[in-house]
Amino acid sequence: MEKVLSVSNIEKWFKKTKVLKGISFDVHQGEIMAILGPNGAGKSTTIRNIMGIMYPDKGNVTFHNHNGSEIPRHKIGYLPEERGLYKNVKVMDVLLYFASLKDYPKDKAKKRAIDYLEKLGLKGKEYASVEELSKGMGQKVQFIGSIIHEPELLILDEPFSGLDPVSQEIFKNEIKQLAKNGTAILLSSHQMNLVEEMCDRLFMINRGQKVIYGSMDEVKTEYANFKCTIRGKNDLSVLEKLPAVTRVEQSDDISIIYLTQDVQVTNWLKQLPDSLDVQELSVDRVSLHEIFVDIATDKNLAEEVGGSNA
Ligand SMILES: Nc1ncnc2c1ncn2[C@@H]1O[C@H](COP(=O)(O)OP(=O)(O)OP(=O)(O)O)[C@@H](O)[C@H]1O
Repeated sequence: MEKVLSVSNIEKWFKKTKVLKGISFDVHQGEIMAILGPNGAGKSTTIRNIMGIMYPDKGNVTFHNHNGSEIPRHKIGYLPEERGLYKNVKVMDVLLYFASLKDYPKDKAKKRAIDYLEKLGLKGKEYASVEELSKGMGQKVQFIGSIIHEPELLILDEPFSGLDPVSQEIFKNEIKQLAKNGTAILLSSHQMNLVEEMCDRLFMINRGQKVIYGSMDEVKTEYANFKCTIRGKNDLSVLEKLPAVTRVEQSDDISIIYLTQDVQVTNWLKQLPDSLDVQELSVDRVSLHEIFVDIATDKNLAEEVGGSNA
C-alpha cells in the first residue's frame, strides 16, 4: 500500500532535555499503525511534530511529497489528547465549523455529520448544545469532527480514554472501517487489548527511542515468547533451575514460568520433573500487554532493540 506519512529520524529537545532521539516510521494507506509507549515516552510529542504544532529540531516529517510547513494539513484529521469543544454551540454547528476549517463543502459535511451521529448513537443530538452532552458524547462529537472532511491520514491520540466498553467497541469498528476504506491511521493508545485486536503494525517507543517496530504478527513471533502457568505448590528455586527459563513469577500457588524464544514447547513439557506439583497447567504466548509492561518496567526487553522495518 502507498506510503502516506513518513517520519524520518526526528529529534526534539525541550530546553536541555532531548525527548525524541531519532524517531522513524511510516504509515501506509489503509493501515492502522499504533504508536505505543509508557507515560512520558514521547508519543504526543511525536504526534505534535507531525501535526506542525511544533517542528522537529532534526529530521523530517513527510506527507506524500510534502515536507514540514508545506504539508497540506486539511488532508489530515486529528483527535488530540486534550479534549475540548466550544460549550455554547450546537453539535451540528461545531461539526460544520470543523469542516469549514478544512475547506470541506458544507452540504457534504452536513450529510456526513448526520450519518456519523447516527452511527455513534447520537441521533437527534444535532441541535443539542455541546454543554448538554456527557463527556463520552462530547468525545464522539470530537471524533466526528476529526473525520468529517474525509482525511487521507487520521491521527488519534488516546481515542478510547473515558469511553465505556460499548462505546469503545463502536469506536474500534468505525476506525477499522475507515482503514478499510483507505484512510491511513496512526493511533496512540494504552489499551493493549484493543491495539492487539485492531492494529496492523506498531511502533513502540520508550524514553524517546524506538524499541519495537513491525507488523503485529512479526512482533508476536519475535517478542511474544511462551509462558507456562502452573497451579500447585512449587519451590521458586526449583522452577528457576528448569531449562530455557528467563524468569519465574510466583504468587500463592500460581507460578508463571517465562521461557526463552527458541524453546520447543512439547520437548520442554516432556522434561518437567515428576516431583512438580501440577494441579493445572497451561502454555500461552505472552500478550502485547505483557510485552509492553516488560519494556516499561525494564525487564528482559529493556535495552533498545532494533526491530524490523516492515
Ligand atoms: N511542552 C513541553 N515542555 C517541556 N517538556 C515537555 C513538553 N511536552 C512534553 N514534554 C516532556 O517530553 C516527554 C515526552 O512527553 P509526551 O507528552 O510526548 O509523552 P507521551 O508518550 O505522550 O506520554 P503520555 O502517555 O503520558 O501521554 C516527557 O518527559 C514530557 O515531560
